[in-house]
Amino acid sequence: MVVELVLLILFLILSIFISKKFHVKHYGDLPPSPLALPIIGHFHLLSPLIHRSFHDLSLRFGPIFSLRLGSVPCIVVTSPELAKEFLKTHELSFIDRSENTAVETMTYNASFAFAPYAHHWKFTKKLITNELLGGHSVDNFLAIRNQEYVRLLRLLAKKAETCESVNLSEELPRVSHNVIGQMMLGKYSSASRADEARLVVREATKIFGEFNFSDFNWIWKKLDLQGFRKRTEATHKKFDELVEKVIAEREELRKIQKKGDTIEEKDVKSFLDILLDILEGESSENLEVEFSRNHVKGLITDLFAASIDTTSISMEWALAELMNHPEVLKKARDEIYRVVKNGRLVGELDVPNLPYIQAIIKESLRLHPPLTFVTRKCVEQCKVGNYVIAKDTMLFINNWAIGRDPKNWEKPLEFCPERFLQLDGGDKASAIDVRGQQFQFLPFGSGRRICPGITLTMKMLPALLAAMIQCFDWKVVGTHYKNMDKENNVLEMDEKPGFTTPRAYDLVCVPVARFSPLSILDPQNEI
Ligand code: HEM
Repeated sequence: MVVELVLLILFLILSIFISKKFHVKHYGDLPPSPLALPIIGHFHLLSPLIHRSFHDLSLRFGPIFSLRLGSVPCIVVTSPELAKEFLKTHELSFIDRSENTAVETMTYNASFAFAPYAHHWKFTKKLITNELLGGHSVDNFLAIRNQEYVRLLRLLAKKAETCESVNLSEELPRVSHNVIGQMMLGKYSSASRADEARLVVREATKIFGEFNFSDFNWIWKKLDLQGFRKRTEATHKKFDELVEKVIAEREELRKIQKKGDTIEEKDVKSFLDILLDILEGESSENLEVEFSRNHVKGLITDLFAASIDTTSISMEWALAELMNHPEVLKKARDEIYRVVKNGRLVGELDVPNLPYIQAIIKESLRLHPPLTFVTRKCVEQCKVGNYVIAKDTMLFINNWAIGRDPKNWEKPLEFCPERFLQLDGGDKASAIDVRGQQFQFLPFGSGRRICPGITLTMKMLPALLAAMIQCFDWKVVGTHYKNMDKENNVLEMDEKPGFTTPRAYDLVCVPVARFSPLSILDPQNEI
């Protein structure tokens, strides 16, 4: 057994050496590819920051190349033109996503984000758009968001008073969770339930970001070599207990409301209420798809997983970029002062008049897309250009690399929000949009499977960022930063691996109060 193991290791080392030394390109039906190793395919070429490895490979093999990860065939695309071919011209051939152990286990086998493009997906998409994430619904939940912005600003004001530091990498996900959690589930029954939910959701989101080798080879699929399935099942159990408690509390409240007893419920109907209406048959007439309790729970899991880290990490990157670019920060503040008068706090309703702030968010999404890839699966054999892509091939559109390619962007590594103002010569940040029509900029994907959370995100991020820089200066706390260039106070901008490519180091700062609108100081006041 030992001898066989040693021989296998020697064989793998030799193969790695050969593949590095004499990489081979395949011509013909498949895009070019490095030489693959038996069993592991091209895994040996990947570092934990996979988008960077794919970028390095694209420099050797061009804007489209193929890989085999374990036994799974993959195509990696790194140009806007090819992204358009796959996501627009051949959209229906690349409309699904590959499932994996985390998705199957965590989403009750009833995921929306990973559902095939069919009746159930279409039904749920309509539901989400009409009742939770469409413009009208997002506006209905404005009070919830305002409350959360003010809660954070008050906390920062307190820290500013005592010159204490605050870990924004901890606080920003709290804002996202409270906003999205309450939009979806209504008010939590208690502060402790809200905290419990936040911790469980955080653990669940982490699971989605872990790499599970077993998903990539039928040989060891059942073996659970990393103990991943076991951990996922344990996290799922915790998550399920929590969601069941939240649903049961809501059901109890609805029973009381139906009986007509007095209940103080001034909330807008939560999304969970609408889902329960469907389950209870109240709005299920003409329902053409099966909609079970597992679908409700799967959807809640999907929406939590897709929203909390994506939004909070985007805020963190944008703030860090501003701290590193005082001249941009100044311009942003000037814009806020021009638009927001009378000592009031900037809010979401100001966002359409703040093109520079919107441009900052876009520029940050260009350099730091929280989802570095748009991932899809080939649902039917398809010819793209000269290449034939087989059914079930995984597609990775490398957003991160496209956003940093000098062919697509002038001085791509510079943080320059102005590039999003230039195209129409005016000061409208809408020149390059986020809605997947310009293929050099796809932070939210494109086409039918584009992110349904864009409207919410593009209201929340600029409003919160504007409020945080309107009210505070930010003193970077040196000891919390590895490799910080202390003289220039430049923050390290390294990434670490994860579902959403977070910053490598927590963003810890001391807020310094510069402007205190009444709404922050007086707990009676709401913005
Ligand atoms: C900065 C914030 C966000 C970013 C960068 C982001 C990015 C993305 C991307 C790249 C996709 C894949 C799109 C495609 O395949 O074409 C996606 C899908 C999705 N996102 Fe977002 N997202 C964000 C926020 C949100 C929020 C706030 C929600 C919900 C509250 C959300 C819910 C979803 C869902 C449900 C899907 C799956 C859609 C489908 O398969 O049809 N996202 N997102």
